[in-house]
Amino acid sequence: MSLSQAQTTHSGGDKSLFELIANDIVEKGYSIHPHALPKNLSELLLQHISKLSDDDFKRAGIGRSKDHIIDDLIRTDEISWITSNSEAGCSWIKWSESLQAYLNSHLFLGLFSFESHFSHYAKGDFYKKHKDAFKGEGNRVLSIVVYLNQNWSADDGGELVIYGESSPDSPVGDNNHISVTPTFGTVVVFLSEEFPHEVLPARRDRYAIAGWFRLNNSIANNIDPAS
Ligand SMILES: O=C(O)CCC(=O)C(=O)O
Ligand SMILES: [Fe+2]
Repeated sequence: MSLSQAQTTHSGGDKSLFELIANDIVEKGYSIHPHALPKNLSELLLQHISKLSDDDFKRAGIGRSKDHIIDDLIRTDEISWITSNSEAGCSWIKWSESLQAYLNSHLFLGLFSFESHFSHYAKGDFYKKHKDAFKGEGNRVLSIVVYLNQNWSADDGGELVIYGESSPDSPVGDNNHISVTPTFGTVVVFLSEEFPHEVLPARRDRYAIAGWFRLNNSIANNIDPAS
């Protein structure tokens, strides 16, 4: 697979954005749309983040539940899980659920639930190359990232780098990657098991939302375990 730089600047309604995302996922497995999140939603989310205190953010770990560890060599950002207890959280979850419903009805992905957090990368923070899910292990199917940084310039770093599969047949081999600048309202969606990705060190505060659409992983009476 080769990653193409082609990105669509979006100006239509949710429906046409959802359609573009669905088409991209089928064709390439990922979808990148600068300035695509509805403006009022991006602004509500930014306002909400600016009201959160340092105590609302916790160091992000790696691994799930009992295997959860903090590793300064892998990621240094802080996160705050999004709930529907705020107007912004509620609107974001509603928007994500309408994307989930659209993708389920058009691509039959069987997406069952959604979880997401705000993330804050302070100057110098990074998240090394990783996958959000592993084949046969996780139930994260689709990852979504949305950026909330106004006036972000190329010098500010903090790019999301998405890697394609490196195969001997690929004309670009290991260099097969695409960089996304974390500008306000940019929406990135990709298949969680398929694309390793990393966050390069940011040179100023960088705010984003990372979310995952999941399959139903409930076993007997055990509720789907939290991340
Ligand atoms: O903030 C980003 O660009 C991506 C974050 C990420 O990969 C993650 O939280 O798993
Ligand atoms: Fe990730």
